[in-house]
Amino acid sequence: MVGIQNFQRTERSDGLANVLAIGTANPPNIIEQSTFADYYFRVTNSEHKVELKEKFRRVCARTTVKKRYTYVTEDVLKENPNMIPYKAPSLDVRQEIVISAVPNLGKEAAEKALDEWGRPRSEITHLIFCAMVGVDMPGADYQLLNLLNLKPNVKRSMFYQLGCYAGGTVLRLAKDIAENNKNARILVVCAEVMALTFRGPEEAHFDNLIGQAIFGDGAAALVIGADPIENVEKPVFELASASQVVLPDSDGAVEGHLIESGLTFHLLNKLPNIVAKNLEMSLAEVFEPLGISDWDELFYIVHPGGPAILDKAEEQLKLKEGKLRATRHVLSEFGNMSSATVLFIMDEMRRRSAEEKKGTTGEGREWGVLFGLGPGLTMEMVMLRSVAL
Ligand SMILES: CC(=O)CC(=O)SCCNC(=O)CCNC(=O)[C@H](O)C(C)(C)COP(=O)(O)OP(=O)(O)OC[C@H]1O[C@@H](n2cnc3c(N)ncnc32)[C@H](O)[C@@H]1OP(=O)(O)O
Repeated sequence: MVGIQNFQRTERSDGLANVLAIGTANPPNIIEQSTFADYYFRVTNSEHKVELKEKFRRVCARTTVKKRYTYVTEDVLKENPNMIPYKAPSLDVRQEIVISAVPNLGKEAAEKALDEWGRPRSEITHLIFCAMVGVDMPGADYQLLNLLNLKPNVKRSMFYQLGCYAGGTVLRLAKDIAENNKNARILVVCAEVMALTFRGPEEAHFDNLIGQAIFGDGAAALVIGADPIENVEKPVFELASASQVVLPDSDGAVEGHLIESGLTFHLLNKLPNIVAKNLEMSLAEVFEPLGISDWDELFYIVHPGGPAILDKAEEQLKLKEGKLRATRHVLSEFGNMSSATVLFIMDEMRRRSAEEKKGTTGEGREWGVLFGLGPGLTMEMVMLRSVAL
């Protein structure tokens, strides 16, 4: 008889986890930022709020966002007028949209990542799915398993409502799984749909308007695994280390509450300062042992909560202009897509690095860092090592 002491131990990988492929997707409807203030105040029947609209127009222009993507079109609002007031019971209709949109958008991104990876999808052993909205049973992870025709014994983990830091969380968890389960291949999907947070303007809640001006829909998927098979799998970045921390004195800086009228969010305007103040200490802890203390030597993927966060981060770290180019590009082309955003930036960075023949997937640098930032304030920090091109 097999004694409990004889259970086979799981073999660990030899090397560290790598990102092996990346795919992204967005819904087809585009929000043009230059006309969004007019559009938003018209479709929410709020044109009489003239001063608020002018302030909103100014903020929209300062977001540096050019366009974003959304499931919430004017037709959707006409069919579901309760999504318009700042607070009206509307959870049922919002849920109906996102319960289908989240796994389907995730599927589109995952198909692209699986195609790039190139191995049969029957070799996916784990699935990590992360979404701010769409809580349901069985969850979006289960729906995706069926949509992609993955094996029923894929080991799934579903994370709802973590918020914007979760692009880092999924990397940290995938790294742990890949390195502790030899030959594991993890499909990671972050799918973010803002249909639970769209709502009309109210003077007393300007933080809501900041969100309306910045957030967009998007999904990103990665395949992650250790010990890549030579000539079959092509690593993009190595995940060298990963950590999570709650930033000091940040209580209440970002919150989200799921109520009858959907997911409301709350931002304090000191948020950019809190983030910037804490970046350097975290970088020093990880990179000084490697002999790196000039922060320009790294490449950066920073969750772009808003441009103020990026400006303050650049200032605090004394970064040369252009170090946050990939981050700013994604913010401008897609807005803040919560957890998916840092994965879009990863894709943009490796793509642009190859196009411009930079020598490595990290803009010619060897070491880099990815920051996920969100409710808590929680900061996920992932140390990345680029791959030679
Ligand atoms: C990072 C995370 O934790 C997770 C997330 O992604 S959540 C989203 C986080 N994003 C943010 O918090 C946005 C950060 N802010 C920004 O990038 C910039 O402030 C902005 C683009 C929104 C506006 O740029 P700006 O016009 O140059 O900024 P600023 O002059 O400071 O603010 C404009 C107005 O908005 C108000 N405002 C800014 N942040 C606010 C907030 N959180 N709540 C309420 N009002 C706010 C300001 O008080 C100011 O109002 P007045 O004109 O009446 O003085």
